[in-house]
Amino acid sequence: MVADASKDNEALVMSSDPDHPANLICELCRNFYRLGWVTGTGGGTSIKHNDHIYIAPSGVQKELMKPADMFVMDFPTRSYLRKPPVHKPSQCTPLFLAAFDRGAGCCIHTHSQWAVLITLLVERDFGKEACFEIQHLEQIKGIGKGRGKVGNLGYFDKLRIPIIENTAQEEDLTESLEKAMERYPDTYAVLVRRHGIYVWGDSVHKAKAQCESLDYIFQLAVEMKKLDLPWL
Ligand SMILES: CSC[C@@H](O)[C@@H](O)C(=O)COP(=O)(O)O
Ligand SMILES: [Zn+2]
Repeated sequence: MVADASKDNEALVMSSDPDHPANLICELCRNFYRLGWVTGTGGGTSIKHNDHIYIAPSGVQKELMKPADMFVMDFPTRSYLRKPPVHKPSQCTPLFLAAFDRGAGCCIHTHSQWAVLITLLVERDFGKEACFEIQHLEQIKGIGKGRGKVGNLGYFDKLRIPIIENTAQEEDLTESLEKAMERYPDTYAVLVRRHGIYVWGDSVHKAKAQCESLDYIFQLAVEMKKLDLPWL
């Protein structure tokens, strides 16, 4: 039976299981807020569980969200099974869907200042995406080799994260995000200049670990730049 999104459909988001996606999104965003990743309503997280996509509301303080605030979308039909009447779904929804279309189970969007600083340190490459590249850091081993590939990058592998230009509206980033995903099929992240980053993974655990590894690498890379140390 198809659920009627105009009804509350509370059962889709209310669970005593801490690993239920509606509970996890709230918990993750509370932790991400403390890292400065989702302050001032910016950033967010979405989870795909089977055919259900769990999406946070737009424009709310992401660290204060409750499971009852979550939208639930049916992935195959892209129709909402649950729409809390007081909110709109996150403006990042089409970008999260781009990651889910490519097999992700979770997508995290942060406004981390380290990510933003990296986009300011890598020059614009007209005609194609610019790309942040770094090598010879142990934490690179925290990033997967790529979609459909087993295991993580090695210490001697080069980490490449494409950078796309920001747009006035979040949803207008979708086309360039998808282009970057096609041009860099092994990437699990895309930086957005002067804005932040989208990071995804096959599971919540992998998306979170990759987001943490990348943020660590970005911070280190900014400090390396200040000390005139090379990234490659
Ligand atoms: C500080 S506003 C930031 C938004 O424009 C956007 O970039 C963002 O990350 C969050 O969008 P939202 O629709 O609240 O989920
Ligand atoms: Zn944003």
